Amino acid sequence: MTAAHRDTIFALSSGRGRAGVAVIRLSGAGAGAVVDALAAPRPAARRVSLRTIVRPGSGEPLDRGLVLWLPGPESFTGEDMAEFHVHGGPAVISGVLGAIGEVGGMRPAEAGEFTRRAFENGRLDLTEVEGIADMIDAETEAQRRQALRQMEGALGTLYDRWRADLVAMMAELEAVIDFPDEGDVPAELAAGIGRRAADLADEMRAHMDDGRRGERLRDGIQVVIAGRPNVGKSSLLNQLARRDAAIVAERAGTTRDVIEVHLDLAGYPVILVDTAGLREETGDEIEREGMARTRNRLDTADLVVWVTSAPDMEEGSDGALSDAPVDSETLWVVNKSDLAEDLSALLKSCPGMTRAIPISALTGAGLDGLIAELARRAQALAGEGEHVVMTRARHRAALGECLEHLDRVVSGTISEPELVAEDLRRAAHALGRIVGRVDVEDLLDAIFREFCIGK
Ligand SMILES: Nc1nc2c(ncn2[C@@H]2O[C@H](COP(=O)(O)OP(=O)(O)OP(=O)(O)O)[C@@H](O)[C@H]2O)c(=O)[nH]1
Ligand SMILES: [K+]
Ligand SMILES: [Mg+2]
Repeated sequence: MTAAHRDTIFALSSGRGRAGVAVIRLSGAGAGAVVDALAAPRPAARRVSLRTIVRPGSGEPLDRGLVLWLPGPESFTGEDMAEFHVHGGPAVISGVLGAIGEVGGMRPAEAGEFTRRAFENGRLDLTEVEGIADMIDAETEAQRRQALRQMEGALGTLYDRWRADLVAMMAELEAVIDFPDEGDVPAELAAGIGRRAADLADEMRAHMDDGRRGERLRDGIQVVIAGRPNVGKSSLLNQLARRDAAIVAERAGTTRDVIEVHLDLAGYPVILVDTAGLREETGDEIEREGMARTRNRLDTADLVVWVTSAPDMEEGSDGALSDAPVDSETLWVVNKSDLAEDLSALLKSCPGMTRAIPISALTGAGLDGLIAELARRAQALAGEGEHVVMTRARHRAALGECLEHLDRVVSGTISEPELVAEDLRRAAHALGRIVGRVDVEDLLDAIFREFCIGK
């Protein structure tokens, strides 16, 4: 586990392909020897130095670049580290990687291995590790902000504080358990622990009752476009995506497969989903399958955009179906406003449609307003508040387990302190799993697999 007796690992940490600069990183006890062999003299610690980088055996120059010597334990991994910033061409990179490999005791890093060493050396907790993974994957501003908060330890700090509370309660109880002859558990102590457990449980519930904002922001907000056939759903998707992602045709029942495009809406990641139009009857087997897929997506949607069209409304249908999953949260859109004779009269004539947004996917009319409303909804669904939020299902599951034990402490009778202590211990253990303070070997592979090589 410690740096001393492990391999020294190396990898290209910047992206593949031609680039101005490529960064090659090393970590482990042999990092200093590599710097000596390829880029002598070894630069002062944590100072950027320009060096000619050579092949160790022959002394053949490979490139001229910046070299950093980052001795542990004050490094990212906690081990001795070095970085070579070389020109980002394939031959330079393979030349330098090959030269490093010639030094004894070196091996290419596995995916996520640098970060794993940082975790194993106590430089990061697991939520911070996840924050780094999210930072690398962040595609929008809001995702980046959330990842940064987690990477800097906001979530880990909160869970550590809760865990410390539980441990303190355990310690008080242990004292009673260790000296059972001194009579029953003092009523005062029992009441105190019950009250503190109840307060902690309340705080955890409030934290968990976050509308899945953090997970949504991380995974993307599922916005499903649905409605009757031919109202212009695919046309709308194409307009919002600014490309012809979906086939548009005059024939009703054009879309069968679910089509997804990823959008950045005011910093929020939105997965926009186009679906097959829904109608009561169809003889077409493929269309029926398409409609089944639509209903599946509607079940898991974060937001439903229900599209109807001005001509459909003029015909007397408000666009909804008897079993359509439309509710107060549904965003109503009236498309083909360009075909309406009197749009405002039409909207007024349909009760319940007064808040609908009229657009034309053909002319682009009303789209700005729709985009603004979508962005507003995205923020409501996934926006960051003042509180730090969990970002993964595994956080939620572990907190749920923690609460189960805590609730037993709250409702339980303190006359059996051993049982209460056991519940407190299990509650603390569940929290410990989130931050990686307890044995989490089974979890680690899953978490570090998310990383790329060189991180
Ligand atoms: N005039 C007008 N025509 C539109 C508008 N939006 C779409 N259309 C036309 O309406 C027809 C159907 O459009 P689609 O986008 O394929 O409609 P859809 O809802 O995806 O249809 P299905 O996939 O078959 O359910 C096409 O001929 C489009 O060109 C609009 O705003 N105004
Ligand atoms: K169509
Ligand atoms: Mg379509």
